[in-house]
Amino acid sequence: MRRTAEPYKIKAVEPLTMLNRGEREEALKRAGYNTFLLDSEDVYIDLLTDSGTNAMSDKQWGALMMGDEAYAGSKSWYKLERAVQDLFGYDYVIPTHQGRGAENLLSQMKIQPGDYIPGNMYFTTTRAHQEMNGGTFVDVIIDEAHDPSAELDFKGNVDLVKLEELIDEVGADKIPYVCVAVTVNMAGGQPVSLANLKETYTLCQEHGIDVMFDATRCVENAYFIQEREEGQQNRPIKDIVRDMFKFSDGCTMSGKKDPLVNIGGFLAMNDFELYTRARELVVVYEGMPSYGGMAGRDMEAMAQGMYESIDDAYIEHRIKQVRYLGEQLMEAGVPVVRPIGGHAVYLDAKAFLSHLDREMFPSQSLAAALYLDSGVRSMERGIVSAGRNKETCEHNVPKLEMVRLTIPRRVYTNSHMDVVADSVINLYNKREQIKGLSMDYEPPTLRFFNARFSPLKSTLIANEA
Ligand SMILES: Cc1ncc(COP(=O)(O)O)c(C=O)c1O
Ligand SMILES: N[C@@H](Cc1ccc(O)cc1)C(=O)O
Repeated sequence: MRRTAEPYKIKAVEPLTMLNRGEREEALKRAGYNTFLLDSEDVYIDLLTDSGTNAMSDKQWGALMMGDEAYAGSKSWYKLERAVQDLFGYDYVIPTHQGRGAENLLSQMKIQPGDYIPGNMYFTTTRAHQEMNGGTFVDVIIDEAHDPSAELDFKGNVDLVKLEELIDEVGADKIPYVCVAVTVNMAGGQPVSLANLKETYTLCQEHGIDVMFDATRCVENAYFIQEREEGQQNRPIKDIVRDMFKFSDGCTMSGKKDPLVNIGGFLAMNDFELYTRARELVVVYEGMPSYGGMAGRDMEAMAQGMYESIDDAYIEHRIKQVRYLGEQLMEAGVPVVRPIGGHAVYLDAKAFLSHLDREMFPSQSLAAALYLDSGVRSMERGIVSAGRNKETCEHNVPKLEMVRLTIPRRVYTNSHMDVVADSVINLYNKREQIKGLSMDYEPPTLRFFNARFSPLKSTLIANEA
């Protein structure tokens, strides 16, 4: 088989350094065993997130100089607006500083106390905004999405039976919209098929319910459609993206992921009345409707990045780099969420550390152990991320208990992936030695960001030299 390489060459580099083991131990202690609290200087390969960590192209860096920093009516805004309209087909766009700014506006405008918001698995910030506005998130993803070993092409699909049952039970007037994430972050970066998007949209239309996409990783989703869905193989990614969005009434977007920038986002829709309200609200939370929390240069870079993201060669390499890491781990027998998703490889921490109870925070422990082993930073995506139940105050115990190795776009080479694979495999071979953690400090909302832990026994990895 002929091998392929990165579809770009490197023009600027940022040196990496690695602390020694003793220094990593100290850094981890200072961070309360929470990888979110590590200083980036203490990290060797940073796989915490693919959010805002993208490398920009020469064209994007050039575009920064073209930013129109006018307070109102910036021409950079019109460029971004046109890009969104062109690529996604929506009529109206409201800029926001990042994805959660758009989630805030959408949730405030559409959700009334007592409403239900179905979605294909929760996302932390999305659900937080829904709940802060008195809504209740209802998971309507297919059951297989909660099973790390279920091999399905479109594991992010909406379960139409679950959705219809909810509509029957609570009534369409209690459902302001359905939130469909493409791809599904918390399921392992799993895609939704075009057919499922169509069916979901049709069902919602029958009941007069809007469909709002969480479009954050929509280009990655389009790649999986091109690769896996019948009849889509020879179509350009741009056309598939456009087709996906036909099955929605609007979207929230974090520009920090697929649009290939470090900050930015937007809310888009076809409904003029909703757009008018959003223009009123955006000035309270983000800024003028012609910048919404972004500098003119950010909007230039994002408009350019959006076009680069739909380049077929770029997106193929992107998905295949993530898969390259995942396949090395699978070959070594490391339990990972299957199939490998779009933005990250997810370790199945429940299977990896089967000797730890859920309340010993296996994913948090594994993320800490990985940092200790090699300076690789990953993210807990399990019981800590899931927070507590609003009513019972018990931990939400999600079926998936995972550590996410998230690959920033255009930042690392496959050699970095090899180093990460070696470290994970090394840990897997001595997994019984990894101890659990206890939580010493627990913030009331989105606790995973700032929580602090300590090892249950005196060291995180027993018998470690
Ligand atoms: C699926 C998904 N939706 C929404 C968001 C929110 O975006 P942002 O980080 O730009 O606020 C993120 C990341 O945070 C995400 O991964
Ligand atoms: N959306 C980003 C940043 C983020 C991380 C964790 C969160 O729970 C919320 C936001 C990500 O998925 O990496």
